[in-house]
Amino acid sequence: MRRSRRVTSRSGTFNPEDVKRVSHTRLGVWDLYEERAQVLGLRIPGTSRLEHYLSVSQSLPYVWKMLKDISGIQNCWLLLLLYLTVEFIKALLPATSLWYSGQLLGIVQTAVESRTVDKNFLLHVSIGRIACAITERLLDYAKRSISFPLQARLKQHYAVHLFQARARLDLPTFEDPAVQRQLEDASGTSRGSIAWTTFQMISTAGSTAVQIVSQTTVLARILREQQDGPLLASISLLQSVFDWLGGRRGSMGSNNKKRGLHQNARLKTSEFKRAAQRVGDKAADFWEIVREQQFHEKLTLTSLLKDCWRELPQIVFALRAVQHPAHIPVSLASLNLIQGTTQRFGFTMYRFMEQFGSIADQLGNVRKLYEVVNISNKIPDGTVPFPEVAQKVKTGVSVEFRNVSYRYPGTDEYAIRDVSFKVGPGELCVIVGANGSGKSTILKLIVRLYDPEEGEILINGQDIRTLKLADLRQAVSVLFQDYTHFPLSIRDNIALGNPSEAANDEHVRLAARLGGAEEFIERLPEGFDTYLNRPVSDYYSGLPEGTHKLFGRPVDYSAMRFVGNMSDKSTHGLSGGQMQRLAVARMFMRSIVTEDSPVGLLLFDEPSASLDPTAEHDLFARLRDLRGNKTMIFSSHRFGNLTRHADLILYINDSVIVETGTHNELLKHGGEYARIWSLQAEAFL
Ligand SMILES: Nc1ncnc2c1ncn2[C@@H]1O[C@H](COP(=O)(O)OP(=O)(O)OP(=O)(O)O)[C@@H](O)[C@H]1O
Repeated sequence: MRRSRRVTSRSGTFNPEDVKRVSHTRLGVWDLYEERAQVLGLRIPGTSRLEHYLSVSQSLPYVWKMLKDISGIQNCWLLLLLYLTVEFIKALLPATSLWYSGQLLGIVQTAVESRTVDKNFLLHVSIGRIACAITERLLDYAKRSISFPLQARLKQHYAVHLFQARARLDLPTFEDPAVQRQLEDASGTSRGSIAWTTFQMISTAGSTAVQIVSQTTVLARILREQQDGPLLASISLLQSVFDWLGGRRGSMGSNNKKRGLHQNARLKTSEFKRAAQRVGDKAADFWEIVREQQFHEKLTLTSLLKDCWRELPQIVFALRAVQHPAHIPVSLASLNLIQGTTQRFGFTMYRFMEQFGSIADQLGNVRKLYEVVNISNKIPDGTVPFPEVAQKVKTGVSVEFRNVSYRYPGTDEYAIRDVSFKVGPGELCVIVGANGSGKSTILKLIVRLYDPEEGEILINGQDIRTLKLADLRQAVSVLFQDYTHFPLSIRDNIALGNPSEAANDEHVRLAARLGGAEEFIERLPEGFDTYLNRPVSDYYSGLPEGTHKLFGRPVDYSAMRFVGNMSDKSTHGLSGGQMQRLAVARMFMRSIVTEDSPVGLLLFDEPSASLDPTAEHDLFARLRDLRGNKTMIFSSHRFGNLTRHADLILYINDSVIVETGTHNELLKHGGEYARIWSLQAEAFL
């Protein structure tokens, strides 16, 4: 039974087809979907701003948690304190230099009016002004020096946080595109981690506040004695505030919208030119079009009024000068100071907006960063410990499928349909069938990467959904087709099968021997210490191939590459078959080499796909020796080597099991298995 897609009002859900909640705009070749703001189920114009503030308030507990977490990181609080102290002192500097500027302009004005200069005061003020500039430079240096280790520690802390969040997800949840987007959002941007960007944003916001308060205070003190000073300063400051509010509106509107994009043009290369002419300017990149749209939105009556406001201080000054020619209510020096200060305000605010975009968005990102650890898994954990008696798994476990059917999420076709079979403890079962018939799916269901839609799977007579997931996976060892090798040494790659035995060289070698990998590993110059895809980059590889001279100088970096363990350009490449043997070795490391291994069931998904016939024969011979010790289930397209020795063969076709039995039984039956067997046998005759 498929669940229908419901339109919900739950926050965080988004259905682009819901016209009540989603508005659609065509932007060039793009479709822009935006969620309409809703309060009490009604569309009230202007409520989106309210929602922004509500979302900020919802994010605040997460921001507080983040700050607490950051201060808990080793030695981080000291760096934090230093950083904030430097930021605070830096924030006071503009006000200090403003004060000195005021004094300097005052000296100039006195010199013009009365032809006298207080030289000592001038010297004092000049030194102060220069000291401010030097201090600012030194504080910048200190701030950057502190920010490097601080940023690195935050990055490391949150890398672990995100790793744990990902690692606890089961496969169907992880594969869910919505979860993928959530994880992507929580990972931050190339400019830095969410935690670091938010911390910077908060400290810059604090610093901006300190700057505004301190500069306004100094300005007020300087202008106190001047009759029109406060009036002109207010007019100029209002200008900055308008600019800032205008900037904030634009930024919030553009950044916080949920967007679903569909690129409409799917073009064949041959038609590209004609189609490009047809779409014309509309074919621009999405952000280009958004920017263009925002640019046009900027020419408004308010923006024109703001420009007029900018001219107001000078006009007011000129009018007042005409009104009181004998004694102008504010000095020219002060007017200059007011305008300089407000310009700086404007710049500070603008930089703040530029750097951090919308505060609501950034705080929302912190929420996402913490919410990823709460994503609920689609495969619920069981409660029953397995096995009840550890000894029981040592000779294998029984596996039974009862009328199991399964469809992958988002598909209508059954991957397996009404599958039933039973494999006894210590038995060897081979599932054979064509590509896409459902073999791997059976193996994936046994380890509960997915749960069946119908039917049940039993291990030692117990429904696997009732068993503790960790226990179930402990008892099963799987070798899937798409195994991964890590950028580590061969030894480490094998030892990953059982990290607690990583230091046991004998076990690693035994696993390699059983996997058929020992011989080729020994032949490698660095043997078990050979690195697979060593994570190094060649600093000199930017030179075109065959470059021997550069600017008249001979170029040979081979010595450097040798030192960096890069004797040639590529790292040690292993063949597909050798990679597969390593994967088998890792599986044996986990399940076979230790006597008290808790693994009772081995699952192999095409373990010999890349092996040559001799290697395949040897591997299967070794596996047959294990018969009776572990239950083994294989998936394979090949008939022969293994099927002849199987206790049970399942021949699966088009998601349904069509024949079951031993090799001899199926040959006698003379069905599809017998037909394909004779086809493959003929090919080798
Ligand atoms: N993650 C997935 N999402 C959607 N459909 C899938 C997924 N994995 C497999 N399928 C589909 O399920 C069916 C069974 O796939 P399965 O991998 O079990 O086949 P198989 O017999 O193991 O094939 P092969 O021999 O090529 O490995 C196929 O039709 C396949 O396209």
